[in-house]
Amino acid sequence: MGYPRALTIAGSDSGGGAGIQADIKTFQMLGTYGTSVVTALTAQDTTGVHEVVELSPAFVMRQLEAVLSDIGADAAKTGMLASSAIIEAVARTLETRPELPLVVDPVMVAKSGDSLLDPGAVEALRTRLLPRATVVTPNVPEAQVLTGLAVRDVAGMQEAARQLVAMGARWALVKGGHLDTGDEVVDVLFDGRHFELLRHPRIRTVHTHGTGCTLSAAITAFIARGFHVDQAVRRAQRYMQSALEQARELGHGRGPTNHWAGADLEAIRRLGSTSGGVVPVPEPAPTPQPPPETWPIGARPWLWRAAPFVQRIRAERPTIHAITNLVTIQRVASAALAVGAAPIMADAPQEAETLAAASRGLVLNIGTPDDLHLEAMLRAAQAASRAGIPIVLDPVGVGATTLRQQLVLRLITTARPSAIKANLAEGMALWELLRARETGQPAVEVRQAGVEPALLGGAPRPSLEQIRDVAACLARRLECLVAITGPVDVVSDGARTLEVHHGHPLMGDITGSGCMVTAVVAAFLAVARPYERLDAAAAALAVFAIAGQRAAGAVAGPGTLPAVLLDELDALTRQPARAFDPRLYVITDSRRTGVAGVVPAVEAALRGGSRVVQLREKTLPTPALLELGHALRDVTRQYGAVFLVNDRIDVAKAVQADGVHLGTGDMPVERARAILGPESIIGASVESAAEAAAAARAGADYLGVGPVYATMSKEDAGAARGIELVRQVRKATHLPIVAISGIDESNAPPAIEAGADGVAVIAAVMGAPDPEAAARRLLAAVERGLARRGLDGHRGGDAS
Ligand SMILES: Cc1ncc(COP(=O)(O)OP(=O)(O)O)c(N)n1
Ligand SMILES: Cc1ncsc1CCOP(=O)(O)O
Ligand SMILES: [Mg+2]
Repeated sequence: MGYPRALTIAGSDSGGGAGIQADIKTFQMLGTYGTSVVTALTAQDTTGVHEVVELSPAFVMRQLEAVLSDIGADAAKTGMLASSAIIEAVARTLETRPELPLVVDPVMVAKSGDSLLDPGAVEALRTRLLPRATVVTPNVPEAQVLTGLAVRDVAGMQEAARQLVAMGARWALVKGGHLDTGDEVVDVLFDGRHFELLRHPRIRTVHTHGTGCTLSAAITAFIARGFHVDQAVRRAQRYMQSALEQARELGHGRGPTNHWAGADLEAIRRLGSTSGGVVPVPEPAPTPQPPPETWPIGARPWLWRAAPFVQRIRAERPTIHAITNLVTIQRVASAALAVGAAPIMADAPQEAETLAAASRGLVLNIGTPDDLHLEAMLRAAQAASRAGIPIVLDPVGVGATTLRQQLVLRLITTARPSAIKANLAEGMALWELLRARETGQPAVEVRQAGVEPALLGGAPRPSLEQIRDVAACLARRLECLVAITGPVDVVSDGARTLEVHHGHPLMGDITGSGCMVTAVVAAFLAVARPYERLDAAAAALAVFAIAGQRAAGAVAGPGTLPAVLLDELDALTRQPARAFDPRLYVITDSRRTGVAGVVPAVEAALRGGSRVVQLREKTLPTPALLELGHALRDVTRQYGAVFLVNDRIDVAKAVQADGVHLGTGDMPVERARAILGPESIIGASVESAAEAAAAARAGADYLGVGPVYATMSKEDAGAARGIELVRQVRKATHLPIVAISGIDESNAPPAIEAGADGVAVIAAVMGAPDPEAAARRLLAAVERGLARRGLDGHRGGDAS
């Protein structure tokens, strides 16, 4: 339950590098649940295929029916199909599932040269499977066999792709690795109308066993996770590139690619330790998401957002290796320490690799460059890259000298940073540097006075929109997060761009605040799963900015600011705000449970995973409401859940609830805020995009969006508006939204896919015979919706 499901129909490779084994490893790595239908068994290793035993077509069919009828699949692929009878069996069974996306990897010959498809079966592949294919992924020899063309160059590949689509495949990806195109490989992707030439560097390795299987499995996994085919292909290619780059010695022949590529190796290691760990999901490339995300209202949403990371930093105390400048080294160490990380400041080249590889995050700050720093940084960066440890690069004063430019260029070409944190002048200088390198033109000078931003000739400061563009373009170009700090901090992964509108001008009057925030970003990235990295970086910037804002408000001047800033960082992260996890929001109804049944039912829902509870009792007298409120406050605290009261600000205050939920007929949000103060959570009901925008302006912290489906639980609920309402509201706001009204486990996923962050329910949990099981099932349904929406933080709303 809750996983995107990917199915492979292929042959077994006893050597584990190709076939079913490669597919399952890839599926697992890329965040999908893998199932398999075996067509043939091969006695195989890295030197070749020694024997093949085909399974009967009837048994292939039996496996396929078993998997599809029980587990189901969100996407499937075919690999070695061995014979026309097996192709026929597979094609016939798949006819009953026309909606299932199918990637056809037309496996014919192994890398060792051994045949994996009966020559007579090519026609069956062409006529029975190609018309059913969502994507067909031949290499050049396979494309030649399928089309009868002699493919000698990219134009030939394009012609082959055209014919494959004419044979019925929806897309064709013709892979150009076999052609001699020098240091670059060109693949052709064709959708029947447009060609895309996908270019990537040729990786010179003998360890290419299973590349076709792995690539097609990766495409299948991304399609299963809901990515559009061309997005899936690009992401799969990145994974494939890393798997080739990181391949290691194995066996005596052509070894396998490294299916762990991109994995959070630290997390895998932790899985074997007594402290447990997390399941790694490799970093997906971002999908274009133009509108910037802004959380303009107060610090609370950011503190909730930061809470999971802060909790992990305090629990795991990640070691951060920092090679930083001589000016601010102590402040950098103190900042990392203040948020709960364990800094190690070491810049001797001789120990750089060992320390970097043993850390959870690496800070590279080029503020005072010399030969020793330079060598240490390069060594540490390469060791961290190899071990998959996040690197945060602070290109201090990169516009100022050629030495700094060369150093940054070497760092970003030899090791891939996870994030770059720059001030505006540094961001712009970096942009110019890359542009100049690519076009061969001299860089426009972006002068920097010392390391402070001072744009050429007193040019006006770029607009926020331009800064966002610089961050997003740099992030795309460098394939890493780019944060540009200033009065508004902007951070982008190239697709999503977030802004932090906190901070204080006094922070500009102390030296090293930028270096400190880089260390804080590294601490957050150290505990973030790869797909959470943008959120983690933004949360780090926000925590730092909020601490700065609070500290600056409390000091007489810049002299004491650093000390108070550390106190604030410590305080903000030592007792982190409770995370507002809106995935399953449960609302009480004593008409369904009886008054005595409310608390047990809520506790069951909490055991089932709910982390927000609302006391909503329209008919109970106030004394009974207070009594229930006290009991619910206690039980929700035990589970670390948020407790809110519907309508009644007085009751919320009296029972020390975390906040209230208000509708249009209730106390206006601004007035409630004035009464409850800045730290209370105030939710607002909205029925349109305009109401959502107004509620956000008024200071709401989250929105209840409905009625989505018909309900029996609220007499005065209007007509159901469907998930289109959620979609519209999602476009209008970045506040967390919960979909409400008539939600159950069957209709929750589409509401989530439309952009809701969670669901608010009465009947589905409080009316269920077993509220704990019901909550668990509903949460799984929400997770399914979130998984389909993509694990990279895509927030839904726009269907593309
Ligand atoms: C999470 C959530 N969303 C919407 C509502 C409805 O609030 P309101 O419109 O004020 O209606 P009543 O619940 O007061 O009848 C809600 N309670 N919770
Ligand atoms: C409180 C509320 N506000 C809009 S619909 C609704 C009731 C939701 O209850 P159910 O989940 O049983 O449909
Ligand atoms: Mg109300």
